[in-house]
Amino acid sequence: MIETAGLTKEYPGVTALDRLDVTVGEGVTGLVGANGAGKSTLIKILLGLVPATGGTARVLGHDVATDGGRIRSLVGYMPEHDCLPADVSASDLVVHLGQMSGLPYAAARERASDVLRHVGLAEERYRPIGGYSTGMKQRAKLAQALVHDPRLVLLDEPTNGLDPSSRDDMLSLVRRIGTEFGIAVLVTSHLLGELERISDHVVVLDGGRLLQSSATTDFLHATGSLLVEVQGRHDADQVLGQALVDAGLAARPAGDALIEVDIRDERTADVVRDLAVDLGLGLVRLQERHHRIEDVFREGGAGSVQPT
Ligand SMILES: Nc1ncnc2c1ncn2[C@@H]1O[C@H](COP(=O)(O)OP(=O)(O)OP(=O)(O)O)[C@@H](O)[C@H]1O
Repeated sequence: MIETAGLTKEYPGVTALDRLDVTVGEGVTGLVGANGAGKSTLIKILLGLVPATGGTARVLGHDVATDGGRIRSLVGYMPEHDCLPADVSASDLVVHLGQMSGLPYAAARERASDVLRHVGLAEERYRPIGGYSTGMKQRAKLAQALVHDPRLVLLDEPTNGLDPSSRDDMLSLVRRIGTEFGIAVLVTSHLLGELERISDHVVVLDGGRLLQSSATTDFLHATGSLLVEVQGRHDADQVLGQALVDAGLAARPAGDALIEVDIRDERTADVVRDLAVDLGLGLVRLQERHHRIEDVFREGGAGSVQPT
């Protein structure tokens, strides 16, 4: 869907993108990074709206430097900032933009009605957008990105400004676009937990550089250890920790009276359970430890990302 090689964007005094090599395929791809990481700049270059200062990028096989118009006719774009005319209804706007993308009037009306229904704008689609809530405006922006039946949509911070329940609705919608509708999605957010939930693949940017690009499941891979919490006496964690070491397992304190035990084989959890029982301790927690996307930032040292 998207391929960049050495993609670079220099603004006076700022390198917004620094020799970026990224490949985006089918499904939902999350583009995550702190504010200023370069997400919006990348999207604008991919649409041919802003020229790169170095490197190359292709979208659906088309060169962004020469084929911007063609790319924009094939790709849907939901911009980050509110850019909707206040005195026009969502219905009229989406019909108009459908026609701008080349659909005849009747087809544009039909498609507009379909996509507005899909994004959850019902009767209110006939009211002027100026009276909409933020959630309704985000839905209208999403509908116009879908009206011309694109193969790929670029969604820039679609959950921006939404309350938690509208945020969940929007995320489910984005996921459905990638799965049920079969449209490839590149979606940005600075909230890591959001992308972890809905993306098949995650690309992490930090200061314009590629920090990591991998399947979401790889971000969440097991670290190969168990986190154990026991109760029953004031030094329960120390007593069990010592017993685990005596039993030949690698166990160490993990803070807050938790014990971390390396998984040796499939019997490790049973050994922990049996030792806790033998010592008369109550087993409160026995869970596999997983990496989360946040860890990439911790390891990479990006400062201002907000985990959800
Ligand atoms: N037109 C411009 N002129 C100068 N600098 C710019 C311009 N547009 C973006 N930048 C700078 O480029 C860097 C990347 O900005 P960009 O908007 O792409 O980041 P972002 O990851 O999308 O962040 P946000 O979520 O805050 O929009 C920032 O340092 C920004 O200040």
